[in-house]
Amino acid sequence: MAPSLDDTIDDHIAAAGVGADGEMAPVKSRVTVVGSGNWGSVAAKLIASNTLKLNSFHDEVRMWVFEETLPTGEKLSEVINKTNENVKYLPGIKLGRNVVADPDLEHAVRDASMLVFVTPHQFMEGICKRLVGKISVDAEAISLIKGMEVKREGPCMISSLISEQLGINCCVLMGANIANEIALEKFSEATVGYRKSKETADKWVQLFNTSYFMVSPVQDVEGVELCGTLKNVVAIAAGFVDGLEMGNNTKAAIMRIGLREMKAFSKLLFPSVKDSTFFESCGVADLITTCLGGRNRRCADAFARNGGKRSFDELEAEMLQGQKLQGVSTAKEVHEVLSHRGWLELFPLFSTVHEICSGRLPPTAIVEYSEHPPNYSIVGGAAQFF
Ligand SMILES: NC(=O)c1ccc[n+]([C@@H]2O[C@H](COP(=O)([O-])OP(=O)(O)OC[C@H]3O[C@@H](n4cnc5c(N)ncnc54)[C@H](O)[C@@H]3O)[C@@H](O)[C@H]2O)c1
Ligand SMILES: O=P(O)(O)OC[C@H](O)CO
Repeated sequence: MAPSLDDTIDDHIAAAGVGADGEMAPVKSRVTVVGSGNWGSVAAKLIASNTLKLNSFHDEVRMWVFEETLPTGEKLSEVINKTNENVKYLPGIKLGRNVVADPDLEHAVRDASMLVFVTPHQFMEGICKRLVGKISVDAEAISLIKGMEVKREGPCMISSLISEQLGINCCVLMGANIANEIALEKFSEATVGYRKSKETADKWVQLFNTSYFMVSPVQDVEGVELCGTLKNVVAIAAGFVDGLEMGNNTKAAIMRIGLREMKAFSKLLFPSVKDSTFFESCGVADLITTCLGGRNRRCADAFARNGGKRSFDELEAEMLQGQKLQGVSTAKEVHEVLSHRGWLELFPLFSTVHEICSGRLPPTAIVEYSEHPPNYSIVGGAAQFF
C-alpha cells in the first residue's frame, strides 16, 4: 500500500521527534512479525488493525515470509503484497493494506522496536542465529510459538532462546486461539505472560487486543509458555482417542489427566509457575479448543484410524499443505527431559504419546494399563501429587 501524504508527513515529523504543534513527539514503535504461517498471518492482521488506530505505533507492519514458489510460479511474498492475502497459509482473508510481506529477514527486522515471533518452533534456533547483531538493542520481543528446545543443559523455552541469543526481553502470548476462527473475527481470549515489566506487557496487550480478541496479562512467562507447549502433546492423545472412536468420556479423561501432567511438569521445571495460570485462556481453554478442533488432534485421529501405519510426516504433508504440527516433536522433547531426569513413570500420558508417535506402541496403548513397557498406567502416575 502506498502511504498517504498525511501519513508520510506524520512519519517524518515523528522521526524528527517533533509533534505537529512543535512539541517533542513520542517516538513511534515499529512492529515486525517474524513468521507468516496460519497464525503468523492472523497475528499480522490483528496487529495491523491496531497500528492504524494507535498513534504510538507506525502504521506499517512488516511480516517476514519464508519465501517459497507457488504452483503458479509466483513468489509467495509478491502474491501477498499484490493481493493482501496469504494465499497459501490463510486464503480468503485480507490482512490489511498496511501489512507488508518481506522475504529478507534482516531487512524485515531493521529498525523494529517490537518483534513478534511466530514460526513453528523447530525453525527458531536457526532464525535467532541469523538475527544476532541485526536487531535494535532496545527492541522488545514477544513469542507466540508453542514449543520448546531440549539442549544438553536441559529444556529451553523458546522465549528464553530468543532472550539469550538476541539479548532482549521476551514476553509470550498463548491462548485458545485456532487461527482460522480468529481470522473470521470470532470472539476469543489470549494470555500475555510477562517477567518483570507490566508496562511492557500492557503495550503488547494494546497491540493485540481487539473487540473480538481479548488479551489479559499475567506475570508468569514460564507457566503461560508451558501451557501452550504441552497442550499440543495432550491434543495428540485426544486425537488418538477420537480415531479409535472411544467417545466423550474417554476424551474428557485424557484431557483431565493431560492437564494434571501439564501442571506437574511445569512446576517441576519451574517452581515459580502459578496454579492460577492454568485457569487462564492459555491453560484449560487452550487445552479444550486444541483437543476439539486443532491440527494436532486431526492428524492424530488419522494416525490412529490407520493403525499407526502411516507416519505423522506423511499425514502432515497430506493434510496440512505446508502447515506444521508441533505436538509430535514436543512429545519427543518432553520425553527426552523425562528420561534424562528419571521422571518417565511420573508422566504416563506424555510418555505413552511419544511411544505411540514413534511406533513403539500401538495407538490403543493410550488407554491401556501396565501391559506395555515401561509398565505404567496413564490413570496413575505421581503427577497426582501436584
Ligand atoms: N495455526 C494456529 O491455529 C496456531 C494458533 C496458536 C499458536 N500457533 C503456534 O504458532 C506457531 C506458528 O504456527 P503457524 O500456524 O503460524 O505456522 P504454520 O504451521 O501454518 O506454517 C508453517 C510456516 O513455517 C514456514 N516454514 C517452513 N519451512 C521453514 C523454514 N525452514 N524456516 C522458517 N520457516 C519455515 C512456512 O513458510 C510457514 O510460514 C506454532 O508454534 C504454532 O503452535 C498456531
Ligand atoms: O492446530 P493446533 O493443534 O496447532 O492448535 C492451534 C492452537 O494452538 C490452538 O490454540
